[in-house]
Amino acid sequence: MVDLIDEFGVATVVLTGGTMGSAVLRAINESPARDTIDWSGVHFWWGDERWLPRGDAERNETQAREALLDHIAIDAGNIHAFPASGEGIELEAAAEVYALELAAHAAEGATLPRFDITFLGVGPDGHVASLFPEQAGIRENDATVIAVRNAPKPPPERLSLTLPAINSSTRIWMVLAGADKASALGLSLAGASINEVPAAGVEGRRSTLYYVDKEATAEVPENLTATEIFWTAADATD
Ligand SMILES: O=C(O)[C@H](O)[C@@H](O)[C@H](O)[C@H](O)COP(=O)(O)O
Repeated sequence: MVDLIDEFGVATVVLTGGTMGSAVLRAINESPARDTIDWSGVHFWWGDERWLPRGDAERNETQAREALLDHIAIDAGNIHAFPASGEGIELEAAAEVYALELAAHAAEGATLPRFDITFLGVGPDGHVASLFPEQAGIRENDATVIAVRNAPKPPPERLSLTLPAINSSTRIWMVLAGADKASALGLSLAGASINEVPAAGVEGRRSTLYYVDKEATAEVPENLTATEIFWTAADATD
């Protein structure tokens, strides 16, 4: 991140919800490196949000604030949270509001800012952000942000970046741990269909790295564990 700030004057990070998303932020908060970063040069966005009132303990924004954002010197304007429920707009309008905010921070003619690093947790069913298997959102190729209803993971109403928006990221760091993620990781690396395993469609423009624990690798196809690609990803520092 320090290198990105040096190069561009600003680094843009897209956060994920879930236990791994919070764990990553807590680890940064507890690291001595936290105070070496000029946070005024960092902008935070989210890959998805749960449609709940502002400050609700289950909102991804609330959890990220508690884990890191409330503890660093950063301008409120650098934190780009999704709209919240109960603030007078409907879910679909909220998706448009976030799409407009993204476009407002994009280069001229573009709809998205440059995303330097995007974090993604992965669900046991292979979902990423709020793009769930067999739901229309995973096939959305035009919009950058969608309203999600009937999500199988609570709450049912959510907002999410679309797959093309996620894949516009320079680097994508997938973070997953535990035996309940083994099938999703295995199927994703084995090239399952995006419709069945949304994580299989994730591909950063420069790199896509999986940060995993041993339990989560139980179903990675053998031919892949033997390749440099898989283990290099786990060891890489980029
Ligand atoms: O809002 C959310 O719930 C998410 O952003 C979701 O995509 C999450 O990242 C995965 O479900 C993994 O969550 P865990 O790390 O808790 O398993």
